Amino acid sequence: MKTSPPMSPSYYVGLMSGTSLDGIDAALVAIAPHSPPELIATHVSPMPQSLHNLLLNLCHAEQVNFAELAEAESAFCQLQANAVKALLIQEGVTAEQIHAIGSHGQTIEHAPDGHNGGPAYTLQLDNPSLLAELTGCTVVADFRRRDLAAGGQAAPLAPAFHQALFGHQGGEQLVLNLGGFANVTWLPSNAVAQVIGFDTGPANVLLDAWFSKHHNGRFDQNGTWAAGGQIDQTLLQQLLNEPFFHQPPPRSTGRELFHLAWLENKLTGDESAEDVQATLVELTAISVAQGIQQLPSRHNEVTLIVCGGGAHNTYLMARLAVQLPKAIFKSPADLGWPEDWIEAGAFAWLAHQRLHNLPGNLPSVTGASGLRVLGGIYAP
Ligand SMILES: Nc1ncnc2c1ncn2[C@@H]1O[C@H](COP(=O)(O)OP(=O)(O)OP(=O)(O)O)[C@@H](O)[C@H]1O
Ligand SMILES: CC(=O)N[C@H]1[C@@H]2OC[C@@H](O2)[C@@H](O)[C@@H]1O[C@H](C)C(=O)O
Repeated sequence: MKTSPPMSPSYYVGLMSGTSLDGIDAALVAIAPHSPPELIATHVSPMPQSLHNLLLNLCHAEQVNFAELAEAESAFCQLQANAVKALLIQEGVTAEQIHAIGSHGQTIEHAPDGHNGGPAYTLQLDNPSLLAELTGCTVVADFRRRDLAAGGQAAPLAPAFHQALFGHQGGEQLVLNLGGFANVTWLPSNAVAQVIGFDTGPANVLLDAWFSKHHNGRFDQNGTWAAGGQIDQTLLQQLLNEPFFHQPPPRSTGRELFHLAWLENKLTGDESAEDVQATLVELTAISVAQGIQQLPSRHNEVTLIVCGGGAHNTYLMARLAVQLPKAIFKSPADLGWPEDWIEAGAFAWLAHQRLHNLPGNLPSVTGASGLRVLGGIYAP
């Protein structure tokens, strides 16, 4: 985009750093009345290893060191600001032309049902005040807690965006996100039925953790290592016994439940590392398929729009095809949104919803007691 954008549509930047801790995704999105949001440009600022480690430690910390928390927050915010600046320079856009940045922040802990009888909470590390100062843009942040306050799970939020993006096409649609965790969205074919969406369980979070324990590198490129292993049926059954997989929606999950120690507690020690990786892929494929089978779609004969980094994992996609033999897989790129950009786009759209005092949640998905306007506004 080399020329100044016209007055309408309006332009938003969505910032997402998911549970995989791989980087900050920044998406420039155009939103015009009565048409689906349009992806204009993208930029990724990879997460430096030092920040990755700092955030990962916080996610699993027994006790919080506030100096460490502040260090992580500041470094995270600087990375976000650099991502925004790089995106705007790349596209020849000024900060004044951006209506708002929608910042998800970094999820540190997610306990929508509370802990040991305590209050429900979801914690995203974020500093929208600093981000507004560093970028000169209005920032919208803290999207999840209003839904939680209204009794919802605060996640997944993307289904409302999936509806805004793909709902106009007509017909029943299924969207699958294979991020650190996997979530599905069912968009009904008629306007009377309600959207359904929920987390199905872990995806890349366990694949990445097990891979990086055994290799130098963050993930199993194309699932090649997993493809060389054998599925361990005994271990698979053990993993599938986890009550989360049998919980009815609304449900959401995170690193608090599914992490390396959760897996290691279920190993005998005799398994080969490759077989464990193959079994983790199967766990993802089966838990996604079981989730989809709970939906009111016509016996899996449905088009499945697959997004998130896991869409690039060839072996995982092959196992999904085995578990869902009647599904037709489709890339959101065919609809103008590459698979890696749906979530960042969602937070641009949520910022737009906030500025227009429009709801961002779907109570049929999160279980909140009603529609809510999500997020707080931080002026530049
Ligand atoms: N070529 C590839 N082969 C295998 N896995 C891949 C490939 N490319 C990306 N991935 C996986 O995708 C992950 C990143 O996915 P994504 O960016 O969707 O995660 P995320 O933003 O943390 O998601 P969420 O917030 O939904 O949990 C990587 O950590 C890796 O596991
Ligand atoms: C608490 C939290 O950050 N959850 C993430 C995570 O990553 C995928 C899945 O678990 C989903 O519930 C959510 O992210 C997306 C953006 C969502 O809210 O739809």
